[in-house]
Amino acid sequence: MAIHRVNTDDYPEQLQHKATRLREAFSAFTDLQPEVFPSPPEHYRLRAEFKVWQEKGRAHYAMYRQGEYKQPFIIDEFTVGSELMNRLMPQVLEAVNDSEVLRKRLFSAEFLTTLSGDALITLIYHKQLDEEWEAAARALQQKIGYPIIGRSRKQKVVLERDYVTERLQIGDKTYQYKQVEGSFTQPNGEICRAMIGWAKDACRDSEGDLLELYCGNGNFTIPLCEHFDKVLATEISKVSVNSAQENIRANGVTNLDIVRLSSEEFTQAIDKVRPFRRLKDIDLDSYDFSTVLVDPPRAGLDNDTCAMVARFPRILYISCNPETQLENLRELSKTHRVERFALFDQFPYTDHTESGLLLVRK
Ligand SMILES: C[S@@+](CC[C@H](N)C(=O)[O-])C[C@H]1O[C@@H](n2cnc3c(N)ncnc32)[C@H](O)[C@@H]1O
Repeated sequence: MAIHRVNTDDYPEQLQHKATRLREAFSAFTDLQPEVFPSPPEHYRLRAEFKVWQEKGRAHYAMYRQGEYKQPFIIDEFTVGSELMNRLMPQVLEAVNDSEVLRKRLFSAEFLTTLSGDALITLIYHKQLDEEWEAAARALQQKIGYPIIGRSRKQKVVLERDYVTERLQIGDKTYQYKQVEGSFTQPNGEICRAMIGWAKDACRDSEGDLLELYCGNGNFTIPLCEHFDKVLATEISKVSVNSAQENIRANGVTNLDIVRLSSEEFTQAIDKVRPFRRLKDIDLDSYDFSTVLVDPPRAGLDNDTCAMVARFPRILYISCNPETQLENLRELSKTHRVERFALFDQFPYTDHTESGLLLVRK
């Protein structure tokens, strides 16, 4: 048995190393020191996925150590997970071990929590889920006070709801988000708040309109709307676009349109390579874009999107992979200079870094 515990004493030093590495990596393009946003040293992860290890008729949470994928190690506590997650983990495990139908063939458990105190638990099985499972899962749901989802091959059983509601305070405002199970959400809640705050600050004196690619559920989009006349945001995932539409309504935003388009498709649309029915209600020529915000997946911007983005006066580029951001910066630096540079410690105690750049046309 083990506790997945991090050594918080090392945190400031680890973060300092990360900042030095990031500054050195970007030194060909900027002399700026990154603005560093530290994570809380513990209880910072809002979502986590555990393997369920079954031994002698009992289930345990387990994880793999980086690079060791044969034998997972069993954990009793996960101190990087949110406090709510840590409160729910033993309650769920106890209920699973008390119920043969909940325990049998369970192989994974996912926890999604929010800073504002909502949670959802997904139990994933190697068996079809029947009425008996459903009754047991309902009893568990009742006991812990949070919704349960059951999943197995080609099956998703939603007993109450498949989303959580997050409320993020940024400055003097609170924004509300629907976050659907399985879709992208920022893993570190406090870092998410820091990133939104930084992006708002970078846009505070903006004029004209904003384009956002890879907008997810509107995480950045909704708080940024007040800094622009009009906002157009695009995203590839249908689930995220649907959440974003609901988040527009929930936050009373009136100057934002969200369209389901990949960045590649949007690039074709703005260059009038081909028309898109999904843009039939949008007049792209009516926008006066001053700024583009991109927060792409680890692969960064494809070449065409990078070239399209280079046409904007201001580029706000958030990245979970500084290597691909740097590759894109090689191109973007031909037309833009780095005005602001930030490190958001989304993933403490790992080699992963989240970085932010504000690029301004030379
Ligand atoms: C790092 S997440 C950022 C989401 C959002 N900015 C947020 O803070 O929650 C990247 C997003 O890009 C979307 N995505 C992935 N590939 C894409 C593509 N080719 N075009 C547009 N969106 C894409 C994903 O669905 C995901 O929502």
